Amino acid sequence: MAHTKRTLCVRNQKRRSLQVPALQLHVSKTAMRASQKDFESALSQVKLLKDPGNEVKLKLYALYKQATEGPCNTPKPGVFDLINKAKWDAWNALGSLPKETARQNYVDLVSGLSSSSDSSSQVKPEADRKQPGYETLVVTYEDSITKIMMNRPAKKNAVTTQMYNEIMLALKAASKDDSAITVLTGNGDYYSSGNDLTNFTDIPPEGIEEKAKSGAILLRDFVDCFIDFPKPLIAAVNGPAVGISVTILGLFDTVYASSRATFHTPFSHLGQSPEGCSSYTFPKIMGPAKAAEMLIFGKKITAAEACAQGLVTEVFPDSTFQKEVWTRLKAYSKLPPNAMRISKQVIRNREKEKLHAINAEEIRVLQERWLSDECTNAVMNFLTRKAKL
Ligand SMILES: CCCCCC/C=C/C(=O)SCCNC(=O)CCNC(=O)[C@H](O)C(C)(C)COP(=O)(O)OP(=O)(O)OC[C@H]1O[C@@H](n2cnc3c(N)ncnc32)[C@H](O)[C@@H]1OP(=O)(O)O
Repeated sequence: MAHTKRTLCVRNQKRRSLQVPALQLHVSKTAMRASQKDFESALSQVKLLKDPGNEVKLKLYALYKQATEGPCNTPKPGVFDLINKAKWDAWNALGSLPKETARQNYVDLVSGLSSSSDSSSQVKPEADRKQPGYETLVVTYEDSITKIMMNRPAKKNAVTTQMYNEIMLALKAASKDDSAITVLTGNGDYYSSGNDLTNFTDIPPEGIEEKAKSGAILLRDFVDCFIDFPKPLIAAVNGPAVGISVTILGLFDTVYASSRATFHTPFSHLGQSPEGCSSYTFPKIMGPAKAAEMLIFGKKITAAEACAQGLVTEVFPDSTFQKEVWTRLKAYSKLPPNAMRISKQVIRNREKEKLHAINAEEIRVLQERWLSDECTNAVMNFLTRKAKL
């Protein structure tokens, strides 16, 4: 099947809207209503479809068997009989799904595939690939990759309250969509200049303590989303990174950086203290001495240094960064998604509880820092343009 990227994307969006993950075929409202005639018509229609890929073919096979023969009761094929074992697994995964429901799900699946293959010949405008509803991000889905791009280039992708919330929404959606991997990157010359310092200006009538409290909840939830993210998470650091955009890198599975990127956590300069679990992940990744230079003294390091210290996986020349990173990621996104998820769980799960506790403790300390004169003065100095990093 020859598809353009765009048609694949349309197809994938349709497939996602079908909501038929392999093991959780749901009973739709119209279940039990597909007649034998609808089923037979779907059986004929399926022969006219372009090859929908092995994953969908397995779902079709399993539903067909369940609809016609009921629950799987044949002996499991041997481990080396790969094809028949995959078919058996798919059928067996349907458990005791009633025949009528399987029939309906088969009809729904074929009908979704037919309409997506109809629309795959239409040329959709570029903007259609963008997921709607985000103002500070551009979120796209293509080649089994969900890409979350921070999109305030004129403000160096500084993270506003709205952007924190949108990143959390995008991560939650990506954890449930059928993408294999998720990538966070920035638009423009910066990856991100960290927390938008104007976040500290809009003080509610209840006072500064209330502001610190709501900021603390927002930041805790934000970092928790990264700790809990279930799929491989990659940062494509396209340029300089500051503050929170650096500290959370310790929670990513892979960090690719442009040779132009720098990594800067000027917490002491700002009267603040480390967050994003960096008080734990940085010493673990780079050793306590190097971590202290960054987190206590605010030493800005280059991409090459960050790579040598283990914070960055690989550095690419800026001129070829996008091309090389996306070629690599497209190849990775074709690996079996469940295996990648499970490997991530095996690597990360035993630390999760600890990371949540560290996050909570860092935020408790930071919340007090936000109320300090040191912090207030540093933020005022930036906002009145007396100081830059
Ligand atoms: C809910 C609260 C959660 C808190 C979480 C704790 C997080 C902590 C951190 O992330 S600490 C790090 C905070 N970041 C900074 O201190 C960076 C401040 N910015 C700068 O020092 C500089 O802007 C720069 C070095 C990043 C870039 O300098 P330059 O190349 O000269 O560009 P400009 O300064 O002209 O920037 C262009 C434009 O963007 C605005 N801007 C950039 N970064 C921020 C920022 N972090 N917050 C707010 N605004 C920012 C800058 O003001 C300019 O705006 P203008 O064109 O003047 O309107």
